[in-house]
Amino acid sequence: MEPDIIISVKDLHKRYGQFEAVKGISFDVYRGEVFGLLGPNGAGKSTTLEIIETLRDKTGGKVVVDGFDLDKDPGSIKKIIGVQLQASGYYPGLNLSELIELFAGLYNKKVDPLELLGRVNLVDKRKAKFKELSGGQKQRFSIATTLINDPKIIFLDEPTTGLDPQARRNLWQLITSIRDKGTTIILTTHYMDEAEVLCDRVAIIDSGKIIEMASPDGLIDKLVAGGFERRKEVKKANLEDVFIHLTGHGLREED
Ligand SMILES: Nc1ncnc2c1ncn2[C@@H]1O[C@H](COP(=O)(O)OP(=O)(O)OP(=O)(O)O)[C@@H](O)[C@H]1O
Repeated sequence: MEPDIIISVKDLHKRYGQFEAVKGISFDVYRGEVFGLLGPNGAGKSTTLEIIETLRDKTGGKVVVDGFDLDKDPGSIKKIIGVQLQASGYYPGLNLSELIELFAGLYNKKVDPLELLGRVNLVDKRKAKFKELSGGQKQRFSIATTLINDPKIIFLDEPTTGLDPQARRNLWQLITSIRDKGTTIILTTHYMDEAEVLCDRVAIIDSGKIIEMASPDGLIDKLVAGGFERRKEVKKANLEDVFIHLTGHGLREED
């Protein structure tokens, strides 16, 4: 069966002055999957996301999102995607419920703030201000704001950077549950364990070019088939397992 393509990117180029940050990349994202863009600092991941999100102009190439051509109909793309707002967009005087009502008004949508906060486990914090939240809570709230317009696709740029292991695992569950409800997710991450757990497929970008694209399992199998072997014998647990075993799975911020 042909995959159902929701995002198609063909020969995408982006120049900042003389510098070419994205050098002709092409990839498809399938409806209902978690697709990861992986790559070192400066590889061009955020630039690529921001172009698809209609937030940044491209220099060349073609982008089609759910049938809408970015060049002809960016307005229709905006309506079906969920994008994380910059923290500066969170008016300091408003609490979480009020912020959601405000954003819903901007989208012209009727949203129940408590239901939405419930989805990201933040009902207890509904009267708190954004700045009073822990890092993990801030990320969960930011993901909640991407869901306000009931989008077909959400974009997450490094959703778990700076979080402790419990908060990261909690966000993995949240992202998986959003995918399981049928939303397509495209994310960037520097954490390979995260990509392995969360992503159905990944593209590895380096210096503005895609150098590999497949499922995490497929990429690992290909490396092993090429004769690669880890030098050290793999233990049955790692230090993160020790940490979680000692400190528990619960979210510390809820203590
Ligand atoms: N507004 C800009 N003006 C000039 N150069 C830029 C601009 N934004 C990004 N760049 C450059 O383009 C390249 C790609 O940046 P981008 O932020 O897309 O990378 P990234 O893969 O998301 O990196 P990171 O993992 O560090 O977030 C970098 O060399 C960066 O310095």
